[in-house]
Amino acid sequence: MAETTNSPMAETMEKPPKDIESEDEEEQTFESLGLDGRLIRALNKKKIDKPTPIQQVAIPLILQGKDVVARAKTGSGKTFAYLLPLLQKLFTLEPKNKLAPSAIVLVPTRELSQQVYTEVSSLIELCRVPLKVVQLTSSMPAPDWRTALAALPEILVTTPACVKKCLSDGVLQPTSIDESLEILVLDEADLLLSYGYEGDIKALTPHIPKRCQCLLMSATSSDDVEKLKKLILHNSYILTLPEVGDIKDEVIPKNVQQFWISCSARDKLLYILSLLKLELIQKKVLIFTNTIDMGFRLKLFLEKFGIRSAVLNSELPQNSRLHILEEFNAGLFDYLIATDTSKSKENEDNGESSIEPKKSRKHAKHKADSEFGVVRGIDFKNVHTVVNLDMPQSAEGYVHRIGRTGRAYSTGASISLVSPDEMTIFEEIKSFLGDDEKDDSNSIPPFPLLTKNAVESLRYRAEDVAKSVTKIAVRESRAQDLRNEILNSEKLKAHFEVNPRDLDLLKHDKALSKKPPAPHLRDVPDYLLDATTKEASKTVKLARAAMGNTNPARRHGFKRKSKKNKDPLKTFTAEGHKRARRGGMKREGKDGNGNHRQKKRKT
Ligand SMILES: Nc1ncnc2c1ncn2[C@@H]1O[C@H](COP(=O)(O)OP(=O)(O)OP(=O)(O)O)[C@@H](O)[C@H]1O
Repeated sequence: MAETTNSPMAETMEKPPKDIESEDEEEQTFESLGLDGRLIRALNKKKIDKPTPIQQVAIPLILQGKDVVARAKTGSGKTFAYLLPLLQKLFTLEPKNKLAPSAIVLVPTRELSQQVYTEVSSLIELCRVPLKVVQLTSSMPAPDWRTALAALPEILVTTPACVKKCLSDGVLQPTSIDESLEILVLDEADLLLSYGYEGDIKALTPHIPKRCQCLLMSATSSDDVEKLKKLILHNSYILTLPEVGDIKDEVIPKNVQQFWISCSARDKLLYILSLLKLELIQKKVLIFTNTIDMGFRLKLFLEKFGIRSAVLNSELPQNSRLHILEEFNAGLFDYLIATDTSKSKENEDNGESSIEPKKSRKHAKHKADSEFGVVRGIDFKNVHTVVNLDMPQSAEGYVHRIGRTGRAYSTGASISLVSPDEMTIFEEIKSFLGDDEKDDSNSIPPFPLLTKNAVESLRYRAEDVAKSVTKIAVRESRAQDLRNEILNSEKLKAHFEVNPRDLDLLKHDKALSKKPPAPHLRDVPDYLLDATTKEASKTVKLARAAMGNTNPARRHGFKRKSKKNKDPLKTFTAEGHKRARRGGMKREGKDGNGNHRQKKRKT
């Protein structure tokens, strides 16, 4: 479908945007979309039985061979929207002696590459079809690329930089790509250029054959997506969900309730402790910090109160990061503290960038990884609450953090702790989202369940403990954790090559401090709790039980549709049993209504 870059067809014939909302009127099923029975059965085994809106529109078009640009909000199921028709097309492809893959999926980060690879492998296994998929990363030695590609896989999942390297090292021949490539996918397209892949993509485009079907998936629209469209696609269907116009709806899933808490920077540890210790938020919880030190400070602080958590940041070795994600997704721990550092100048030489000199890469081996992508596109399973301990630097960053909850048909909540210094960015975020004081459904209200009294009851203990988490303690823990994880990483690598199913062996939420938490800090004594807080906590627990969230095994099952109304954030305020200022149901659209989540354990 696509022309090459120098085609005279470039920049022409863009089809008008499709109105997805109107197509969504009648209930679609995977059968009615024309999906192969094997894929439908595979989806059923994953407890997925109804296509999401973007899947409803994208799948038939992709099956028809159209080039598609799909823009849909975070967690809307874009991966299956392209993977399912891609696999179906490969099922029916004439077997030829192809020297290059028939399908290439380009993603911006190694984490995403692993995620997509796992998803494709699992579908292939469930469908019992003889298709092969490989994943290549720039950190692999060139002989490994050769070995992987010598198996003649039908699908290659990788980053643009890696493809360019394969081309320049002669591991992939341009003529083979020209003969073989049928489908090219640019996933998280809005991120590819910002990760510095423009040159790498340009190196590939002249070799993309005209018949190759090109798909571009993204969560937001940006100049970068436009640029890529011009570079790769020339006769595409543009799918936007929902239609441009309602900016807020465009970016934040309707099934996520957003709240904020005003507090001083100094009190942030006290507030997060109150939220967790008084059980006012639902698990699993993903907490964002802006610096790695703050992540460790929080971990050490919570540890003193008997709350175990794991940290995830760009400094950790890749194996460990992937493993932490696997364990969190599998429900082995409930609190993950993520530092979503953006690509910084000092890190640039440790990524997939193909121009990097070998020496600097070696030197930067354990420095922060510029290809690390905690926020964008990573599918954290069953996160109910996202907490911004530090506010993100941009509105876009906010959207992608919040997008880690409320994925597909599940519900979620977010709480931002906003200090006076962060009010400017908070205002920017609100205006980006179209926060409207007069329209309840468009605002970020204060979190209703945490009272001043409840916070003050914990102040003395929190401040006392916070003092003991000194800069030196943080630095030591950070170094120790890194040492542990490097060791883990080496062990993981060797061990998992032989025993790929033994991923449960290593725990990442281990205590960092040598002393166990003092018994009196583990539990909050009854006399410290006021009646309102007790009631709020009880309601949250009830809601958790009603939603099947009480234990990991249940968490991996379905949530009942009718139970969602029991979410206390929609029915309770700390002042009493008044309905919360912003009724969640009001915001629920057709798409956000179902409660059945897909919960799968990665193997
Ligand atoms: N039809 C469906 N029904 C239920 N769950 C689904 C469906 N399709 C996908 N999912 C699940 O929804 C979650 C989010 O999907 P996915 O990662 O594809 O979202 P996304 O749109 O790519 O999000 P992001 O923009 O953040 O990358 C995944 O866990 C996926 O397995």
